[in-house]
Amino acid sequence: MFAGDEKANSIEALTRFAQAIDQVPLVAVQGFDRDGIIRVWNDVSEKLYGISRSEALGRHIRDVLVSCRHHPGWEDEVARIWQAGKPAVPRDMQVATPAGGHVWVCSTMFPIREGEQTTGIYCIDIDITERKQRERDLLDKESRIRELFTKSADAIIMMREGQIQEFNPAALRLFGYGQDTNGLKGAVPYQISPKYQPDGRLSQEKMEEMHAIALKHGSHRFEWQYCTLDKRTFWGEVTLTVLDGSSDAFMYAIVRDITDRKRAEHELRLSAQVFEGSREGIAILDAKWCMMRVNAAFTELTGLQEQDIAGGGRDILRSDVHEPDFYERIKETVQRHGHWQGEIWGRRRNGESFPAWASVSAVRSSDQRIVNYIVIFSDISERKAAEERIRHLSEHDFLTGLPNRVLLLDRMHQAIASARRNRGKLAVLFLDLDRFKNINDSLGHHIGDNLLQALAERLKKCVRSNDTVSRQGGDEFVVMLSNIGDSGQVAHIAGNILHATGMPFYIESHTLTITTCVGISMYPDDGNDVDTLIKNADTAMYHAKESGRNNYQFFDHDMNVRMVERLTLEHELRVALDQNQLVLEYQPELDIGSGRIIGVEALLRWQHPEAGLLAPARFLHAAEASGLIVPIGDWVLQNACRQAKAWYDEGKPMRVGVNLSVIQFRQKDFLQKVRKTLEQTGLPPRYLELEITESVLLDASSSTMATMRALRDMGVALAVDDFGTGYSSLSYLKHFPVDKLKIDQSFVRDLADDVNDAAIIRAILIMAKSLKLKVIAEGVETMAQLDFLREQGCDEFQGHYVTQAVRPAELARFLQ
Ligand SMILES: Nc1nc2c(ncn2[C@@H]2O[C@H](COP(=O)(O)O[C@H]3[C@@H](O)[C@H](n4cnc5c(=O)[nH]c(N)nc54)O[C@@H]3COP(=O)(O)O)[C@@H](O)[C@H]2O)c(=O)[nH]1
Repeated sequence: MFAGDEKANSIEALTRFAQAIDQVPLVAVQGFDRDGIIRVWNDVSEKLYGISRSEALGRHIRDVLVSCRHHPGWEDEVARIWQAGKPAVPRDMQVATPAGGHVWVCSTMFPIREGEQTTGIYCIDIDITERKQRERDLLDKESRIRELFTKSADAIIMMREGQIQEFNPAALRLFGYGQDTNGLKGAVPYQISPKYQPDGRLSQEKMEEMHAIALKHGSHRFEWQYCTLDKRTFWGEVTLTVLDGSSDAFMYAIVRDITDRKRAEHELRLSAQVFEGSREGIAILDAKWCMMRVNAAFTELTGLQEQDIAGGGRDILRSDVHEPDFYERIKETVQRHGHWQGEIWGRRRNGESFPAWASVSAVRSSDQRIVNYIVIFSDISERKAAEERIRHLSEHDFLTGLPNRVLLLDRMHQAIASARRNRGKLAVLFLDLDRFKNINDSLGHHIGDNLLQALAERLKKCVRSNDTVSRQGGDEFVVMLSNIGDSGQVAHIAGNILHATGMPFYIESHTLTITTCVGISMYPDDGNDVDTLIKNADTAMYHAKESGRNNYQFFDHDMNVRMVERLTLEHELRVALDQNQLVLEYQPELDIGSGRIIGVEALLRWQHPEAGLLAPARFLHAAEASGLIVPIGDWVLQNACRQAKAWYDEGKPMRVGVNLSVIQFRQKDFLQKVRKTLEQTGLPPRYLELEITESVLLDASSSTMATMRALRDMGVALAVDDFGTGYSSLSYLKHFPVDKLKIDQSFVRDLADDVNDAAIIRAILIMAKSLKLKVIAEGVETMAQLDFLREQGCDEFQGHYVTQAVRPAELARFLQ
C-alpha cells in the first residue's frame, strides 16, 4: 500500500513538475520512476529526441534514451541518485537527432524527493549546441593564435606593467636565449637594449616614452636598437599594442629584426651620398646603354643636365676623337667581362672634347641578365696637360727648348728604322763650340746662356722641319738629318751650320764670335745603330778639333782607331797615377853670367811598364783631354815642392819651376792648392816658380788675373813659358804680374841660320828689360847659342848644352 501510494505520489509530483516546465522552451525534461518507466516527456523532449510523448510515456527510460545519446556510466549514475538522493553532476553530451544530425545538450539528473524519499528522477537536457559550437570555434581560434604565437618568425613579447611575462621562441632566438624558456621572463625592455639608443637618448627614458605613446594611441610602431644576451646589438621594428587601457597595462610587442634592412638602408644612403657627393662624374645607363641618371659631378664636368640626357642620350658623350668602333669595343668588353677602364675622350655640352679616365661596369640581376651599366669618369685634362708638360720637359732642353738627348735618341731610333725599310740614309752631326767656356768665364753664364739660345735658333734654320736639332748639354749639339741624300748634301748643311755659327752674335752690349767643330757620321756607312752613329760623330768631331777650329770632319775608320788609342792611353794614365808610374826629372837653369845653377825645371816622365820612359808629349794631350791633367798636375806640384824643400834642407836651396796647363790654372781652388802644398811641404814660396803658357794670358779673365796677383802676393814667381810662340804682344805683358819670360827653344835652335829668330830674341830681351822682366832661354845646345844670348843680355839659360833633365840624384853632381 505504501509502495503504491508512494508511486502514485511520485507520478503526481512528476506530472505536476512536467506541466510546470513543459512551458519552458528549449529545456527538454524527462522524468522516470524507480522502475525506470518514463513518466514525464515534455514537448521539447519530443522535438529533441523525435519521440512523441505518447510513444515515450510508459517505456523504460533506458530503452528510449540510450539508443539516441551517448552517456557512458549512465546506469551507475542513476543508481547513485536513487541511493544518495543527490543530483548527478551535469554532463555535456551529444544527442543523435531524428534528422540524422547531432545536438549538444547539457544533461542534469536530479532526484524528486518526497520527504526522505527519492520518488523519481528528472532529466533536464538543455540544448547547448550553439554554445558548444562557439566554444569549439573559440578553441580553434585560440589554438590558431597559439600556433601563430609559437611559430611566428617575429618575436612576440607580452608585458604587464612593462615587465615581460610571456614570449615566443622567436623572441628567445632573437635575443640570444636559445632554448632557455625563462630567458626573458621578468625583464623590462630597456634591459635588453644598449644603455643609449643611436640617437644618444637613454634607452630607459626613450622606452617609457614609446610606452606612453602606445598607451595613448592603442598602438605604436617604432624602430629600436636592442642587444642580445651576448651584447650584440641589432635593430628591431617594434609594434607595441595595448590590450588593456588601464594603468596596469597589458601590452604586447612584436619585434622584427630589421638589422639587414637598416644596413641596406644605410648602404643605400651611403651609395646615394657617394653618387651625389662624388667628384667623379657618374652616369647610370639602362641595359640598352641609354642614360637614366647622372650625378652633380657629371653635370659639372660635361655641362649636361638631367633634361639633356632624358630619354636616352646614348651617344651624348661621344667625341670625334675616337673611331666609332672604339665605343663598340668597349661595349663588347663590358658585356663579356663585366668591366672596362681606360682613357677616353668625351664631349661636353658645348661640343668641346676632353680627356677622361673612365670605368664602365655592368650591373647584373640575380639571373645574370645585364640590367644596368655604370659609367664613372674623371676629367684628366689637367693631368694630361701636366703629363704633356712633364713629357716635354723630359724630352727638351730647358735652356734652348731644343729636343734633348732622350728625344734625339727616340727620333734616331725611328729614323733608322725608317731608313732601313726604305734603304735610305741619315746623318748625325756632332757640334762642339770652340772655347765656349771662355765666354762663360769672362762674361758670365747668363751671356753664355743667351748665346746658346740664339745659336739654337740659328741651327734650327739650317735644317728641314723633319730634321732634329738637339742639345746634349753644355756647348754640345747633335743634329740628325733624316732621309738625306749623299755626303755632298750633308757637307753643304755642315757648311751652312759653320757659317751660321760663325756670324757675330749681339748679346746685350757684347758682340761675340764663336766657331764650332762638327763631326759627321752617316747611316748605314758609319753605323747601324744609334750608339755607334753618335759615338762616331763624336769621334769625328774630336778629330775636327784636332785639325783646328771651325771645321767639319766626316767620320772614317782610322779616326776610330785613333780614338780607341786615346781611350786606351787615358785608361793607362789613370793606372799610372794610381800605381806611381810617374816620375819627375829636373833640368838645371843657370845664370848666364856666372854659370851658377839658380834653379831647376821639373819635367814629367811616365815610366810605362811596357813602353819604357815616356816624354810628356806622348801623354799630355790625352791627360788634358780627359781632365786627368788636374790630378797629375797636383802630383807634380806636390813632388816638385817636396824635392825643392829637400834641397833647401840640404843647404842647396834652388827655385823649382813647375809647368802648368791652362786647365790647372783655371781650377777654382787652384790658389788654395798651391798654398796648401807649400804649407804641407814647408817650401818657402820664393823657391817655387809656376810656368804658365801664353794661352793663359790670352784667355785671361778677371779671375785669372786675380789668381796671378794672389800667387805673386804669396811670393810665388810666375814665368811665361814658350814665349814667342803665342800671340801675346809684348806690351800686353805689362798688365800681368809675371816675373820671367822663357824664350821658346824654337827661336834658340835656329839662331845660327835664321836672322829672324835672332831679331825676335833681341826684341824680346829689349822689351823684357824695359818691363823689368827676367828672361831665360830654353833649349840651349851650343856654345854659340849661349854666347849670342849672353851678348844680348839674356839672364838665364837651360838646355842640353849643360844637361838634359835628370833625376835628383844625378843633379847633385852638377851642383858640386
Ligand atoms: N803641364 C805640364 N807640362 C809639362 C810637365 N812636364 C813637362 N811638361 C811640358 O811638356 C813639354 C815637353 O817637355 P819635355 O819633353 O820634358 O821637354 C822639355 C825638355 O826636355 C826640353 N829641352 C830642354 N832643353 C833642351 C834642349 O837643349 N834641346 C831640346 N831639343 N829639348 C830640350 O824642352 C822641354 C822643356 O820645355 P819647357 O817646358 O817649355 O821649358 C814641355 O813643353 C813642357 O811644358 C808637367 O809636369 N806639367
